[in-house]
Amino acid sequence: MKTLLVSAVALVDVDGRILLSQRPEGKSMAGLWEFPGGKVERGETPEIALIRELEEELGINTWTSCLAPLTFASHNYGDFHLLMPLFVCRKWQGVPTGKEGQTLKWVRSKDLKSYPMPPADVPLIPILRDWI
Ligand SMILES: Nc1nc2c([nH]c(=O)n2[C@@H]2O[C@H](COP(=O)(O)OP(=O)(O)OP(=O)(O)O)[C@@H](O)[C@H]2O)c(=O)[nH]1
Repeated sequence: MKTLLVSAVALVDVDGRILLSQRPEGKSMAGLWEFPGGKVERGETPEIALIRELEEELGINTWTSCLAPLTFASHNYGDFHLLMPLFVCRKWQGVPTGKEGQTLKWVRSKDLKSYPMPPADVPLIPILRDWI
């Protein structure tokens, strides 16, 4: 089976809230809330892929030095196996905006469990909660 490498981030604001992005209609797992990020393309590091995705999806800029590795998800979706490093980022330039029509929401870590997320993300929630 194919292992898909996806890089994701918990953007944390000054109040300790985390940015979630809602998957738009028409995509797989539409309506679920996820961490910003996306597939790592050939020749990219996970950090570089994330910096690119954050610019494309949210219109913000950040740097490798501002991405701290926190944990990862490893989940079998049946048709592929997802391996998803999760970084934490507290410093970026610009105001996150849903550039691809996605709804964004800043969520307190204790409230994350109220937002339906893809199955791969569920084990990450208590880790984030303990860490933030
Ligand atoms: N960005 C992101 N992707 C996640 C998370 N959790 C999770 O299972 N994924 C999965 O990782 C893949 C990310 O792909 P992507 O963001 O580059 O592409 P996409 O949604 O347009 O792809 P798709 O429509 O082919 O599923 C998707 O299969 C997505 O469902 C998450 O928290 N953040």
